[in-house]
Amino acid sequence: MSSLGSQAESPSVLDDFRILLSEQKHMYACGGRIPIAESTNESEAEAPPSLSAEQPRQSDPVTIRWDVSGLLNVDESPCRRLTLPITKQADHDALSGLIKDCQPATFGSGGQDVYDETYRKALKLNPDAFCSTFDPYSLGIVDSIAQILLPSFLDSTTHRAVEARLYKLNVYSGPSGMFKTHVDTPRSPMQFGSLVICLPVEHQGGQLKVRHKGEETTFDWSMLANQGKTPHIEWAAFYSDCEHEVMEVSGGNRLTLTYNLFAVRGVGHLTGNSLAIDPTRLPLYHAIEKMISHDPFSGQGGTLDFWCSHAYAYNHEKETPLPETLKGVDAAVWESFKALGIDVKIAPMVKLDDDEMLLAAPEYVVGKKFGVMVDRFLRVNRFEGYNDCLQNGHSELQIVYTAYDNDAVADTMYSRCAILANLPVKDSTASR
Ligand SMILES: O=C(O)CCC(=O)C(=O)O
Ligand SMILES: [Fe+2]
Repeated sequence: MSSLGSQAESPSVLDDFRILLSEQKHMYACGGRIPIAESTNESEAEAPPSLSAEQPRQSDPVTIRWDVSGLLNVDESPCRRLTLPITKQADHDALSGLIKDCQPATFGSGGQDVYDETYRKALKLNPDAFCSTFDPYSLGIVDSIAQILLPSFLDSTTHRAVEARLYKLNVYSGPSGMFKTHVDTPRSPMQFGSLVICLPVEHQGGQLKVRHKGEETTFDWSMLANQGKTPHIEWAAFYSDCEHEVMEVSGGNRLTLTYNLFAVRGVGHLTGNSLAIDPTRLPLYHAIEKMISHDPFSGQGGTLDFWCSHAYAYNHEKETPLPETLKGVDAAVWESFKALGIDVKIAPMVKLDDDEMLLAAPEYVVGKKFGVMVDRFLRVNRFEGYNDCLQNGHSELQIVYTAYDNDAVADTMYSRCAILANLPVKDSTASR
């Protein structure tokens, strides 16, 4: 078996493929807007469901109920409510009450929960202190996320689905609410993304910027008073290893619900009408097929190693979040090789320390097993002979530890991986 960098014999086929990989559009974020229906007396449960594709989905006004802290009078109701959008003075008063009952929002830095208004200026409610009528499933948001960020592949062995778990209610208030650049702390190795819902409350500024490999997407949800537009809910979802930030809110209150997104076991194809992607229809599949037909190892067999385009959360050997949580182009590479009948594996990328680098030239090698320690030392065995990887055309550091997370949980971290595709030795008699 040979590794790609040292022993492959047809570099031009591989160079072509390298360029194609670097040009893949990376779908790392998606979003949308849902108009809010005028409130009627008919509750959502009583309204007939609409299956018409022409009729855009609408949300009912959103009601939030929360626990009031610090009550002196025991007879006072310990629960308050706010319905959005705001239509009357009582709603303004309820919003002020909600803001008063929130706590300062912390973030994770160096494994500690930190409150630092120069990095994050926001308020929060934990999910045990509030509930809301908002439902990202019935509005189709979770389905949309599954199609864009965690697509299912036809005949794949990894039937995966998306679960959105409510994480926080946040308020970023003008004139200076913001959250500087960070990545979201993975709550488990199965977490792959984050969802932000912006509720219809007047505010200016507070754009969410999400970045991945030099690309940036901005979600601008500023909502001005008396704008005359139908009030709406805005949403954005992104891979939580992507760096993101909330710009300064210059006025008003930016009220959000955040959800953590997990890959869970799906049920496969229930109706024959599934939205599954056929890997053989992907442009990447044909490029891989072509590369294999040119045989970069000249019949000797060998292993092609790919640096994954995204970072993945894992912490120990028992939990195996891969390949179930593979994202974007990484999932496409994996499924294309599988569809071509090629044996594929996933392995961690390991950064060698200075002593080891004196003996082994490359800075990174492919590790044999997952096992990132909480103290951030990598305890892995190395694959012999796998020391060079086909990069996805970018030069960012492959093992990513960002000092600023949205929470201080240190038992799961992001790290880089490689996909290893084993091309078999060609049987010389078979082609005669
Ligand atoms: O409110 C947003 O748009 C993003 C918030 C965020 O990044 C977080 O809570 O971790
Ligand atoms: Fe975040």
